[in-house]
Amino acid sequence: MNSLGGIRSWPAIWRSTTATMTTAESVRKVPQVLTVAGSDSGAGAGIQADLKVCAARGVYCASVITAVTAQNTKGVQSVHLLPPEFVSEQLKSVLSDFEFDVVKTGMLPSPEIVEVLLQNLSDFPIRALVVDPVMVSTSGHVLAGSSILSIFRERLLPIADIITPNVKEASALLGGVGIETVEEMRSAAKLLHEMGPRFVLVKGGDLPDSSESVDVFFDGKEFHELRSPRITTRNTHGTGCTLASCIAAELAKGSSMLSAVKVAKCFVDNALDYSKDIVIGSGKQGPFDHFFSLKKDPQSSRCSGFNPDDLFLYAVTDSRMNKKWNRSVVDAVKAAIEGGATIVQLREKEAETREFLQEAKSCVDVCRSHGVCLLINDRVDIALACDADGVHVGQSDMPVDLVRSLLGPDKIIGVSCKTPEQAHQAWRDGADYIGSGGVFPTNTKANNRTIGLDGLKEVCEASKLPVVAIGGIGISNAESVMRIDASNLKGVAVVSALFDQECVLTAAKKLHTTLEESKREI
Ligand SMILES: Cc1ncc(COP(=O)(O)OP(=O)(O)O)c(N)n1
Ligand SMILES: Cc1nc(C(=O)O)sc1CCOP(=O)(O)O
Ligand SMILES: [Mg+2]
Repeated sequence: MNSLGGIRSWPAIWRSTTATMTTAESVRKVPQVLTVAGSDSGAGAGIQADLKVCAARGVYCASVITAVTAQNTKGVQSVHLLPPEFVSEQLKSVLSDFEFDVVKTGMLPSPEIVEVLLQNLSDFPIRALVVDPVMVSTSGHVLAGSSILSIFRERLLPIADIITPNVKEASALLGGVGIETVEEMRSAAKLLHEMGPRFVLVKGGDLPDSSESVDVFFDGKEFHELRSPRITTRNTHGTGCTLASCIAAELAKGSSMLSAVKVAKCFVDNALDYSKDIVIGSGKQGPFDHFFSLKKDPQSSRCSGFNPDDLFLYAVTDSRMNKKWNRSVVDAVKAAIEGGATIVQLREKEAETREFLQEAKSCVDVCRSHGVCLLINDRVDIALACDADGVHVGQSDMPVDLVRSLLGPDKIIGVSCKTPEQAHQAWRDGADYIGSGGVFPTNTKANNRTIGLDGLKEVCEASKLPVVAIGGIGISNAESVMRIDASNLKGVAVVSALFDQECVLTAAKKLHTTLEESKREI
């Protein structure tokens, strides 16, 4: 719905139960999704799955129910459509009250219900729309017949930011074309894109005889094939709803579309893998556990792909400081992570290439073993050579679009932005996040222009990407940074506050606590 195909604007504020609470102290920003879908009495799919995914991903989810199904692990026994007028009542109720970041649609069982959805979306403009064109349940029951095809094609798809059909749904939307190979999935994605959605994800889970689950993502220019090993399990009920809701949740948190899709695919794979042996119900197709991450070792299910929340406490190294305090970069990185750093950047301006590469390789090992991403400052060559998770570049370093073409779609790219224009460009070029500063004066980077808290806020408001603040930030002023009213400001990046200190571990712990406290107070 955005001309650039992403989330329109920020932020959404979740007003707590007392509607009169309006001061900065009494509101807490929470990303919000609205799901418009059918109820599954077995709770593996539909509204129930959507609510679970969003809760698991830390996103608030409201629900508008379009139909109630009598359904279990054996199949769908019966479907009761809600009157379109009542679907409309629900939509008006929540859309007039909440500020949703993303609306996600699932089962839309009649043209009349699609009509009331479209009417309400035009009365209450939303920021992004994820359309999962649910037509047939995993057990084979028709949930939306061919009567909805024309309104989907002509009116819903053109306003969608992303559509997520499986091959059967893609085929139905395209008038019954056969889709049996990845090549045919690509052609289908291209044809569906011509119907108007900004992005298309054709899910290949149903393709026959494949050891891999292959999904095809198309952004209008490029295709990405997202592959993962197929997990053999009976517990696949609700995978489509889960994937689409997870995309919506990640978008609501500020991810770019490709990142959101990758995280969602990884989330589904991890959930299926964790739940492959559980037995719920006696039928052929069981539900899986959306809350696996609460129960298993988080590092064993770490998703590839960028999680904007990782920007919370961003540790940026400095060779001079570590030399001054007589410690190696690897020891400094280890201590920062043990103290709570959530992402690390090696910014070793004085290191020789060979020495830098050696250090970078050791730091990659340390970071991987802790499930923390490691980025390299400026040096794309070093990042490639040590297989780092990504690169951070500035306005006079290698351009982001070129970095992206060298690193590929899977690596994280951050870019420094001091102005709204630079933030727009970062998004167009395919960056994953922006670093914005100097928020305060700093001695770490020579001749750095200070933009202040107001400049940071301006950049956050203009940015469709998550933002990390940088420059002169430490324990004494971190709270003032986190308090600017911008939901895409995800954290602070610091150099001297961690590395120009006697004990990196203690400094990191204290700063982490300060950030946690200021998050709670916002
Ligand atoms: C998270 C983060 N934000 C900004 C910068 C600055 O990058 P750049 O402008 O390229 O300056 P140098 O760090 O290369 O001096 C950063 N490194 N990290
Ligand atoms: C590396 C860097 N980039 C900045 C920017 O404004 O883009 S400020 C900065 C230095 C940050 O160091 P400290 O936390 O010690 O102030
Ligand atoms: Mg640089």
